[in-house]
Amino acid sequence: MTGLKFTKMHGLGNNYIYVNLFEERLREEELADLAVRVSNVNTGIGSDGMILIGPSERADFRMRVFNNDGSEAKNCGNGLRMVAKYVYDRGLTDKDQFQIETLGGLVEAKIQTGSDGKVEEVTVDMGPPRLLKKDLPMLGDPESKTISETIDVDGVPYTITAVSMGNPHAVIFVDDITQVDVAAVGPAIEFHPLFPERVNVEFIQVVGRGEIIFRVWERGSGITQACGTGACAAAVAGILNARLDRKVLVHLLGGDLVIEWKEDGHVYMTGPAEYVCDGVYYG
Ligand SMILES: N[C@@H](CCC[C@H](N)C(=O)O)C(=O)O
Repeated sequence: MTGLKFTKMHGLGNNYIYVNLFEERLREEELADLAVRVSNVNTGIGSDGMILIGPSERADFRMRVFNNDGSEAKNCGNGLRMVAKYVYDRGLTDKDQFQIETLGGLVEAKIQTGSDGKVEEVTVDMGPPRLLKKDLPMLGDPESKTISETIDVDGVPYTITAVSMGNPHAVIFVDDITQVDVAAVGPAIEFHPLFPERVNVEFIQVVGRGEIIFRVWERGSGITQACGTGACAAAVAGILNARLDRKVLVHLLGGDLVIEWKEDGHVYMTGPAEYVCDGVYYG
């Protein structure tokens, strides 16, 4: 019986099934369904989705991301750190800094090792945030930005700032994160008619000018422990609304990320990357 070789990895608890396309062959038409099946916690492996690592004609590597509902996303911040660790540890590159192609554009990952040579953290240059409604996409004037715009969600007003990090995010500031019903409000905004391709939803409580508490409802995956692109979008939203300085410590359910929106206009994300297991999936 042949099966599909996989590696399960997580970044702050945001976990995916990684498939190495340098070794494994998958058919395009099976990808969405495979993502749903491997992600199933009862009959599959259990994950927030599936990520493919393969060759690129434009960069050192290419990453494709599927949420656990089978939808394909254009970017994944935690996924990028895991892909970087994977290709470095498995000798697919001898560089400690390399480019990764995503559907949302090219990014650059830099590995930081400890004195034992092991990967300690990965920093990803996520590129500049995209703020125009057409970049999300979001209905309205395509050339305008959404910064503290109030929308109606089932009769309740929510003030959002919309940021694309290759994938779309709606960021909402709250006074007390413990009072937010993420499981109820998240999907109501994910499927709001203003977002024709749906949207990831972030709730943030500002602790200080360099620190936030973060919760996320991910498009296509629901509540997750962490979202790298979401953390970038949250920091950008806080800076745009003059609530945060340019370097932000983000406390996610699964741990912390450091996000910096530098003067070069790019957003840099630094955080850990961890293995869970290697295995073979017979599904
Ligand atoms: N968890 C990811 C984002 C994954 C994709 C997202 N759900 C989408 O549909 O855009 C991250 O760490 O950025």
